[in-house]
Amino acid sequence: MIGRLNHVAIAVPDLEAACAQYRDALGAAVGAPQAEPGHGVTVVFIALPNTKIELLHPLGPDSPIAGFLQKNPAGGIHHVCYEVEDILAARDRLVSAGARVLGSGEPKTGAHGKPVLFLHPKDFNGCLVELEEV
Ligand SMILES: CC[C@@H](C(=O)O)C(=O)SCCNC(=O)CCNC(=O)[C@H](O)C(C)(C)COP(=O)(O)OP(=O)(O)OC[C@H]1O[C@@H](n2cnc3c(N)ncnc32)[C@H](O)[C@@H]1OP(=O)(O)O
Ligand SMILES: [Co+2]
Repeated sequence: MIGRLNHVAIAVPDLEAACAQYRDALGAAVGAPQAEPGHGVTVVFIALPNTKIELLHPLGPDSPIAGFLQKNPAGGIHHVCYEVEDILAARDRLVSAGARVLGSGEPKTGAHGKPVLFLHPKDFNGCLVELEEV
């Protein structure tokens, strides 16, 4: 059911410093900061030949990554995002298998303008999983 790895997200305490590191030290193509108030984060995408890195920084008082950064003040890998062709079919299959879909259970529009859903990390080996319909 899952297809390509769309991105690996890293929560960072200092977005500017992380962008500079990926651009200057690692020589990567770093995009512009993109505010996503509906998700409580600012994101920066870094294009790699085979996938993307999504740098995440909290935005607003109810950011879903605030707790993660409190527990991991230096930052850390926050989630992986897999592509699916039909996100509602994927959701229904996962719910039938016992996985917990986070939030309302309905897809939201993600950073690429496509529907996304999140699956509880405790149901996926301690790894928060995002699904994005492509
Ligand atoms: C920009 C849009 C979009 C895109 O298009 O790419 C994005 O990527 S938005 C990214 C940010 N949005 C989200 O993460 C939405 C989904 N996340 C959530 O609903 C919450 O963050 C969460 C996963 C339910 C965690 O909630 P929180 O309140 O921070 O923590 P809890 O204390 O309730 O956590 C319970 C349990 O899970 C562990 N945990 C938390 N976050 C992660 C994580 N990222 N990876 C692995 N494990 C995680 C946490 O440590 C707790 O474990 P215990 O301590 O053992 O109880
Ligand atoms: Co993401």
